[in-house]
Amino acid sequence: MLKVGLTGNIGSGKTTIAKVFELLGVPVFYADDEAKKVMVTDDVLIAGIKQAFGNEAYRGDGSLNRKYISNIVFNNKAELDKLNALVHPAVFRAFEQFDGLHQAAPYVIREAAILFESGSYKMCDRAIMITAPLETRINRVMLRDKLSRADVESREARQMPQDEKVKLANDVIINDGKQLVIPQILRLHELYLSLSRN
Ligand SMILES: CC(C)(COP(=O)(O)OP(=O)(O)OC[C@H]1O[C@@H](n2cnc3c(N)ncnc32)[C@H](O)[C@@H]1O)[C@@H](O)C(=O)NCCC(=O)NCCS
Ligand SMILES: Nc1ncnc2c1ncn2[C@@H]1O[C@H](COP(=O)(O)OP(=O)(O)OP(=O)(O)O)[C@@H](O)[C@H]1O
Repeated sequence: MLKVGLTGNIGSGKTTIAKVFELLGVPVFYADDEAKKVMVTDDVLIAGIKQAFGNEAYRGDGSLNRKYISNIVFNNKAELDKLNALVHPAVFRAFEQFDGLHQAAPYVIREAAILFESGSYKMCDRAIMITAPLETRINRVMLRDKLSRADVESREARQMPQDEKVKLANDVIINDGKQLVIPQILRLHELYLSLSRN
């Protein structure tokens, strides 16, 4: 079974494109969703996050105070590194479990915002990078999340530049709103199916 990482900077269209692969029958692991899940279910992790960032990291009902944490980590690299070090081991474990469940599939996709930054692309056989111009991505996220331009830019600033990731990727999908995306996805799907047969 082939493991394919799928990434792209903020607003590039990772989730949208991952859903199309799902429609083609490909199992997709959403690392960002899994991170949010373990952050509210893993008691050791919850205690570690409270210790590192204060009890305000969680609301009274036990849900994650994303706004509070975002304000800390997206404005300070050391704080983000601290959060990553706490959360990522639990996400890696979940990915291994997911892999185990889908051994019969020709290939699986690991969708992750920070596939390259976290080094987890090394656990994959191939990596897809989704690209779109910065201005397009900023506008998409401002619209989707009702965030300010400055909020989106601070998240982008915490990510490796798009051009550098393109160099590390095996495959690229251009999702600039102009080029057709579905044919690019189908071409890669065929490629991965043929690679998985070899
Ligand atoms: C800080 C948190 C609570 C903010 O949640 P929120 O729902 O507001 O934002 P969301 O998760 O959708 O992230 C917004 C964007 O920020 C970027 N981003 C998220 N995590 C990271 C990170 N660790 N490093 C760099 N950029 C990141 C991504 O482009 C993402 O699309 C959340 O992002 C988080 O818990 N991040 C740490 C865990 C993590 O590393 N997740 C990603 C991969 S496992
Ligand atoms: N080709 C496109 N044309 C128009 N809108 C698009 C296109 N691709 C994605 N979008 C929209 O842009 C927004 C961002 O897409 P999506 O959520 O898939 O990106 P993402 O890379 O997963 O984002 P993030 O890194 O913030 O989690 C969504 O509202 C989505 O509907």
